[in-house]
Amino acid sequence: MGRCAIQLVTGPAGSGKSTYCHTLQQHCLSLGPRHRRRIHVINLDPAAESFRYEVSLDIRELISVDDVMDELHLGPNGSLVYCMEYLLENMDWLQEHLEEFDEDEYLMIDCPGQIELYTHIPVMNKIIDQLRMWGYGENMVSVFVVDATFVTDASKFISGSLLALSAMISMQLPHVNVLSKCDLVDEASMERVLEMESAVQLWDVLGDHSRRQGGEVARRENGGTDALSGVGESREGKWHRLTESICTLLDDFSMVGFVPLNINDEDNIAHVLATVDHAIQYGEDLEVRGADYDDDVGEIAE
Ligand SMILES: Nc1nc2c(ncn2[C@@H]2O[C@H](COP(=O)(O)OP(=O)(O)OP(=O)(O)O)[C@@H](O)[C@H]2O)c(=O)[nH]1
Ligand SMILES: [Mg+2]
Repeated sequence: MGRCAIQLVTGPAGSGKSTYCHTLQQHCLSLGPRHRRRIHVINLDPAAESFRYEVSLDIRELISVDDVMDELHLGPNGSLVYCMEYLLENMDWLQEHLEEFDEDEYLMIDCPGQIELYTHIPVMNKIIDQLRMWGYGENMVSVFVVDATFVTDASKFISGSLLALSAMISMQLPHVNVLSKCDLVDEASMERVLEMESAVQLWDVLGDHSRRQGGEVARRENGGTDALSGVGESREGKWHRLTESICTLLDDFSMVGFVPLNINDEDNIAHVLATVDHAIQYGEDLEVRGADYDDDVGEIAE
């Protein structure tokens, strides 16, 4: 039997994962009947407090961080790990509910953001392996949501990209980086960033900007003299080489490919969805949808 498509939505805390799920759900509801897709959102974050999407399945029905903290007196991180391990021991709960969805329905899984769940204690990887065993492997895509401000600051850009790379390596799925909160970033600087063809180039531009700002702060703090800049330079040279190597690595893995999301722009939301669809060839066998999306497919990180 065929399985429905699944988007696994991951990304750092507060990056906009739940808002992204809500935005796509609303967008699809607003499309005409020919293009409408029924998106079911599953909350897989046992620490979630509130979200605006209509939820079809919620891990908190099985176990929640609040309950574990109350009953086992663990801290928030220990409770989260406990909840995810509890889910692993009760995967039949997930399987039974997933089987309620038809092949032509579409799932988005709002995942917890803690990178430890993907790397140090790889529970998410075990969940993904299980989904593969249940036959969802062909139609699964990972969407990593990062805040747009991460591409407007050199050091945030490096750490955000490394997080995305780490998620990509650990999940081993078709992968799309979505840049959330673009409505909050100045359009001109965003366009300038999106024009960059490589991480090295982008970091050079952002680094230049940060260095200029850093230099100005140092000059101000030293009563207008340049006394600190000499000390800064040798340190900078060392970090410069390291950062340049990291950027080269990111380029080798095409990790600088990201799709900007402006939740106030329906065309832009359609473009993001088309990019994610393209990563798993979703809908390419459906004539109606294909005609509509062909022109609209953007860049993805492969
Ligand atoms: N303006 C704007 N605000 C956003 C956007 N995405 C998220 N936010 C805001 O950022 C905050 C965090 O958004 P969430 O969607 O809850 O982020 P999350 O990644 O699900 O957060 P956690 O589940 O706690 O890790 C909320 O206050 C949102 O309203 C966006 O695209 N534009
Ligand atoms: Mg959330």
